[in-house]
Amino acid sequence: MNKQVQRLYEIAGRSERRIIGLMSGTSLDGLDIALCRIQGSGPETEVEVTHFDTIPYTDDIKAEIRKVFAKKEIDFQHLCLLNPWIGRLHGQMVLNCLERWNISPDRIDLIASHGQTVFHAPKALHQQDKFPNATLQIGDGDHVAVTTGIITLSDFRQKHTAMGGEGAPLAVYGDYFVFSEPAENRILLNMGGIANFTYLPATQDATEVFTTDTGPGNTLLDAFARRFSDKPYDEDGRMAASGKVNTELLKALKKSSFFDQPFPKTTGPELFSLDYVRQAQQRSSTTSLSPEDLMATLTRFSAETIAETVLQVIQPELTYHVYMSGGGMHNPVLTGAIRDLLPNCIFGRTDDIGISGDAKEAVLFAVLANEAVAGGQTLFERDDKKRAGVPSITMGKISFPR
Ligand SMILES: Nc1ncnc2c1ncn2[C@@H]1O[C@H](COP(=O)(O)OP(=O)(O)OP(=O)(O)O)[C@@H](O)[C@H]1O
Ligand SMILES: CC(=O)N[C@H]1[C@@H]2OC[C@@H](O2)[C@@H](O)[C@@H]1O[C@H](C)C(=O)O
Repeated sequence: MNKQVQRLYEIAGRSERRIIGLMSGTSLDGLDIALCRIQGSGPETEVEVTHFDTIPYTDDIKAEIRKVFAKKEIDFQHLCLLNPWIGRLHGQMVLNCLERWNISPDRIDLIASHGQTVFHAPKALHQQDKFPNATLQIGDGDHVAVTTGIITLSDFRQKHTAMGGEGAPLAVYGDYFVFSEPAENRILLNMGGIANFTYLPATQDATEVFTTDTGPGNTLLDAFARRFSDKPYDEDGRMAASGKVNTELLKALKKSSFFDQPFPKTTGPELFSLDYVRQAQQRSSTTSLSPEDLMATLTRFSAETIAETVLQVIQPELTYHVYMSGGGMHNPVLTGAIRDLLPNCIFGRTDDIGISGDAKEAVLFAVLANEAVAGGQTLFERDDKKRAGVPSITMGKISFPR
């Protein structure tokens, strides 16, 4: 047997694996690195995050990625160069972290690398019949594996699109295994660049479980923060708090066919961009709004679209616990509005149920890698396909260090 395959086989047979999950999301703030100790698989999965850090992207890294990020027309050579460059950068960031944590790389079983999403094009966005749902993450796994010497699983989203999905959200797979709880109806709300949630009913009926994007989380807030200030985001929602929501603009912002699409659906900064806001401003004759009012309105836009999507799922007579994660949970204007709009929900953070809200997405990919090598149970079948859209699949491609 090939020695690399033999090592993987041996890792798959263990009762416990040490897996590093890597996530760099649409906010381009940096690389989240979560070292997880994972026991079991499927619904028996138990995760302990032993170490976590976010390595901020330098201005140079952000600028290089922004040359192609969510853009329809790009310099193709640049995309080609970025693919190995990001893989190596991520690999080096892992090595630096391990050194700081005083852990030798040979004590790590696997890396689960999401890569950097550069374009996300579900059919609803590209609207070209002959092409399937498509999504592209770069930062090739071979470069991560060779740089670190650690077997790496990467490119998790392609299998989901190959099986008819939109390539996202994948959160449901990890959420169901890690956070299902018979005592509570749970909504796991992640507010990154884009917001999404997973619904986990107290019944633990896998056919009721589903996940969907809701629309923008921080992406528009960050885009305007960068335009109006030298900050990457509206820290603690201060700018939004000092402005007033403009209802005409808010109405115009909410007029996208995305909000009428059935679940599950996904989106990205390809749709929710500066141009999207400019067009809504033109339609609502609000082009001269102050930066503060604009920020207040965009924050309200994220909050209302998140809350309205949640309201489509919950039944008024039941109690729901909403556990927040992602950078948006640190924005009190955003979270305050969502709480007001969902008075019957009890709010917390995923930290309250065992996983830091900042680490959650990186942990998800570690769980997906764990499933790929040691799991693989069928759980999510539902006949009417109305919501579930979460077939049982093994995701991730394997890269060996040599
Ligand atoms: N103190 C804070 N006040 C306001 N916003 C904050 C704060 N801290 C973080 N954020 C927001 O969180 C964002 C980062 O969130 P996160 O890392 O979850 O996004 P991501 O993983 O890149 O996105 P996605 O989940 O869409 O891929 C920042 O860009 C910022 O908008
Ligand atoms: C294409 C892509 O990278 N989508 C991300 C993004 O960030 C949040 C939302 O949009 C979600 O759909 C997804 O990530 C999470 C981890 C997911 O797949 O569940």
